[in-house]
Amino acid sequence: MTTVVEPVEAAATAVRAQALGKRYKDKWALRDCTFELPAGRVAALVGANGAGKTTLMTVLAGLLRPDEGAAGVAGRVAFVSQEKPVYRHFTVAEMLRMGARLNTVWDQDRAGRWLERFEIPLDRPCGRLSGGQQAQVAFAVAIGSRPDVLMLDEPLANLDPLARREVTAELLGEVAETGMTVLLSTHVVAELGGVADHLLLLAHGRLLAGGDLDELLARHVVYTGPRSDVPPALGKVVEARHRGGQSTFLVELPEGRPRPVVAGQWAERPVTLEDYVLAQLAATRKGLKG
Ligand SMILES: Nc1ncnc2c1ncn2[C@@H]1O[C@H](COP(=O)(O)OP(=O)(O)OP(=O)(O)O)[C@@H](O)[C@H]1O
Repeated sequence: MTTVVEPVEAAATAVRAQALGKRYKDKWALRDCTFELPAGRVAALVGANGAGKTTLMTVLAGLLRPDEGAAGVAGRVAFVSQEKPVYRHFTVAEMLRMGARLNTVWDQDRAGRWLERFEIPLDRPCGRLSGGQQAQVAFAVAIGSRPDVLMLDEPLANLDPLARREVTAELLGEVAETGMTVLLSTHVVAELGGVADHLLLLAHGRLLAGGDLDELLARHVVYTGPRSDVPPALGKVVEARHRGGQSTFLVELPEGRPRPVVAGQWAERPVTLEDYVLAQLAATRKGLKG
């Protein structure tokens, strides 16, 4: 079995994983992970703590060798790890100079604009910046390298709510302008609505769901109605909650059948990304899956 990270040939596919597996000693952190991420997408990589998100990104970035399967990325990759690596004694300007030296392609204006946008002082040593500001420096260096695929591990973790919104908006702007593909891992799912258009959901090292987000959400529905053991229409129950006299079901609708119409005391509503991810995580935690 091939265990190399190699360039993807098809231009329409930015990232490809084929039966990818990685273990630490005898424990598999990632197993049988197969997916294709089309170019120009913003993909959210979600999963519980320890699900394998960092491992997957590190393997895709070519920094860790897989033990099984193969991974490929089209073009140049920039990876910003969870630690947001910056040199404490370097000023922000020196970090940019280092970016210019280390990268074969470098766009100083692009990196500079990002820092200006977030009001990061260029003359300040990185060690005297806040955690969120250090993250912005790491993003600026990654953006300056003009990657085809930008991978960000927990990019929103250190940021205040406004900065989160601004970072996601700026990332979308970069995607629109450059056509790059973004893969970002996060626990802040609520703030990905309108940002991510693709989902990769990991549980216990395995890919539980993946694909176009709109298609995925359209295949699911939330029903609320009188207390019941079963939902009002056919489908796979992803999550069932019962409170007082009321039941709520998140259901995956059967493929190839017309969408059911529910009546009487039952109401239905569309599934949001947060509904979907929380229901899947709850199901895996209860040991129903994975
Ligand atoms: N260097 C390592 N040595 C041994 N086990 C490791 C190592 N790194 C990760 N693991 C294990 O591999 C599994 C996946 O870890 P990983 O860091 O990829 O998860 P994650 O989804 O990124 O988690 P989090 O959301 O907490 O950051 C976990 O069980 C973890 O304990």
